[in-house]
Amino acid sequence: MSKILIRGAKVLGGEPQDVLIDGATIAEVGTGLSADGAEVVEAGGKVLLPGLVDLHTHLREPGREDSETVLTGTRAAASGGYTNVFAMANTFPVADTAGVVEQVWRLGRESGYCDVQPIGAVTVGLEGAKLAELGAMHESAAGVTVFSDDGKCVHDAVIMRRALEYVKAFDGVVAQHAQEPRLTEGAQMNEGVVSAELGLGGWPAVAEESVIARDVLLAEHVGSRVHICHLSTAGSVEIVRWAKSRGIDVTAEVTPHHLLLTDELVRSYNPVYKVNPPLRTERDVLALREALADGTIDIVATDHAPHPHEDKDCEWAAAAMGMVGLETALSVVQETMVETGLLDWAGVADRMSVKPARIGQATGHGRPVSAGEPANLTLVDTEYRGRVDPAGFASRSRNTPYEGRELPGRVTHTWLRGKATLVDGKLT
Ligand SMILES: NC(=O)N[C@@H](CC(=O)O)C(=O)O
Repeated sequence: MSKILIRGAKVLGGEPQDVLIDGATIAEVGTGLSADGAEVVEAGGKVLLPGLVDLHTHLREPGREDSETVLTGTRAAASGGYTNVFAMANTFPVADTAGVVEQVWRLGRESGYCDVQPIGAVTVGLEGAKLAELGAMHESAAGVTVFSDDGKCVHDAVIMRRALEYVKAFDGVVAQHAQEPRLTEGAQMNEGVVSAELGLGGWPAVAEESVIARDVLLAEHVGSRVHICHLSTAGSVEIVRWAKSRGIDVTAEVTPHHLLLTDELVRSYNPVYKVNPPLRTERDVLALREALADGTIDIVATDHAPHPHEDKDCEWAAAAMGMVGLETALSVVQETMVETGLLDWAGVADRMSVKPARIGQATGHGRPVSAGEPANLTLVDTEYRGRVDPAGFASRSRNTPYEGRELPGRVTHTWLRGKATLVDGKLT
């Protein structure tokens, strides 16, 4: 078994320490550890975090391998410092049966870059009408614990109630894409001043907030656990804050792009900014940052949504919604949360590794950086500043809103159970 000594790393942003990996496990953490028989990685004051966990990734396989595959998506994940990703169910065919989730799970195991935990659809074909085989997906080799119709909202209150009741049996969770469909028919962007000026169909905040309000009450009523995907409005934050104060078992995520970008960017008509939920206002962005800092929002999830250029390089109305995010997430969080003083690196580890692993029950991930734990780790050069160049992405798609933008921080190394998947910024 190989040994690796990571020398002088700021573990969770603290004082420099050495971390000795032996095989798949962290053997020792301390100062002045012996390098005997070990390959040495000089961390030189870089920050060492537990491997990141993404509760919301679109890997597109099966069916849309032109935009991403499990292999290219997990390579992108490793580049971004992730050791575990949850793959959304809106594939072709939809991941609504044990067969499809097992296929995705197997492809993840074969990739070797990052653990892949498939998310099962809540309803057959994401059509919202009939519950999918939740139990069979849970009992399959994939062991599904998170269910979501993401891309679509489970809008029928009775179906949502049944799903919440069903997953209780195995402590599963329903991850809701909160979007009232009637209120967002024909919507192209956030409803507000900019949409009025541009004459684009508006997507009101209430379309998200009304579903969240309903679902936290449903979760309370049935005594189940609900997770809210990609919160995007200040009002959504208020509802989740109220629900938590009432003791309702709700968790929530925010994407990096909703922490940084606003609907002012839509004035460019560049479809790279078209995303679901839409970019909102400065006020919303600031409320989301505060909520992530104070714990109202539990986690950062990328909503990595790769699309081929022909689906994005077209007029605004025809373009697909979504942005890639795995390879820039940590940098955006550094810029919006760390450099603003809202979170320290221990807080980042909590929001991007510990809590998402807990919500999704990702065994062996989101663990402390200490002896005896699985060596799922990522090393970050937080001093780095550079411009985002999508040509260097491992993802098959390039639809990033950050092209040419200067962002801080760069993941240099990632280890999955002691095996290096990224070394000096290069995939192994
Ligand atoms: N987040 C996005 O903008 N797109 C997602 C699905 C969706 O939520 O529409 C996708 O799968 O492309």
